[in-house]
Amino acid sequence: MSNTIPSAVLSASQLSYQYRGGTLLSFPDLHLDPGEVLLVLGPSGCGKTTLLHLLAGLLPPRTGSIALAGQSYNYTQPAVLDQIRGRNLGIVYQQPHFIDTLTAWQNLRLSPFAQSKEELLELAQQIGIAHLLKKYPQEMSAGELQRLGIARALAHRPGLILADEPTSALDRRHCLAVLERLQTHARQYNAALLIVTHDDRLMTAIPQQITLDYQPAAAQNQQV
Ligand SMILES: Nc1ncnc2c1ncn2[C@@H]1O[C@H](COP(=O)(O)OP(=O)(O)OP(=O)(O)O)[C@@H](O)[C@H]1O
Repeated sequence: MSNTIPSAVLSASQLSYQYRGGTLLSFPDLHLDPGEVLLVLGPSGCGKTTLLHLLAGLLPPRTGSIALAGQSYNYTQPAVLDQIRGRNLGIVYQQPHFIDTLTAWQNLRLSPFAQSKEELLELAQQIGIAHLLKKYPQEMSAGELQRLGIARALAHRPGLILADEPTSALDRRHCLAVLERLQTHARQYNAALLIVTHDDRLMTAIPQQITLDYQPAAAQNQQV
């Protein structure tokens, strides 16, 4: 086994995906180094969430390859892929899902790789959910659930965070707090951060950005 430390947290090349009945979505190559923060922009329907799901290993690409922390995704070995993702990846979903029968705190502690209780409490404090930890998900507002989803994504100190519209339900104060926490995480743990967003507040704060092209054939192929 090699002891070489991979320089890139994430690299993806020649990625494409096609939904049933849709057109082929093609994506630019990506290479994220430790500590790098990248915004992915583009009009609605251009494929931002699809790209994020490909990078997260949730969808198998039609073409191309992805490596996370130096390990290539192998879709024929889902257990190995789960292991790579479980250790290295934190995902902030556009629509967060939690286990309804568990409290916010129990949801936060679910990952087998989660930090200590004290560290998780500090994280909850920084993200502004410390006072909500005894609540169940159905008792929380959309913005509170979004913050819980961000805390959960950071709970195991991932080397890569993929965040889909992480601030869409947040007011200015919480948006800034979450942004600060995500950027601090990237600095502190040398983690790469990729954010898909429409949020002007993030566009102003994060200079490194790519914009996906809208691929209108996707719309033309639709039959009503
Ligand atoms: N499950 C699906 N089945 C078929 N087509 C899909 C599916 N999910 C998305 N699409 C289509 O694929 C294209 C890309 O969708 P995607 O959700 O990645 O776009 P997006 O850029 O994230 O959009 P938004 O900014 O509105 O969230 C769109 O044309 C969409 O209609």
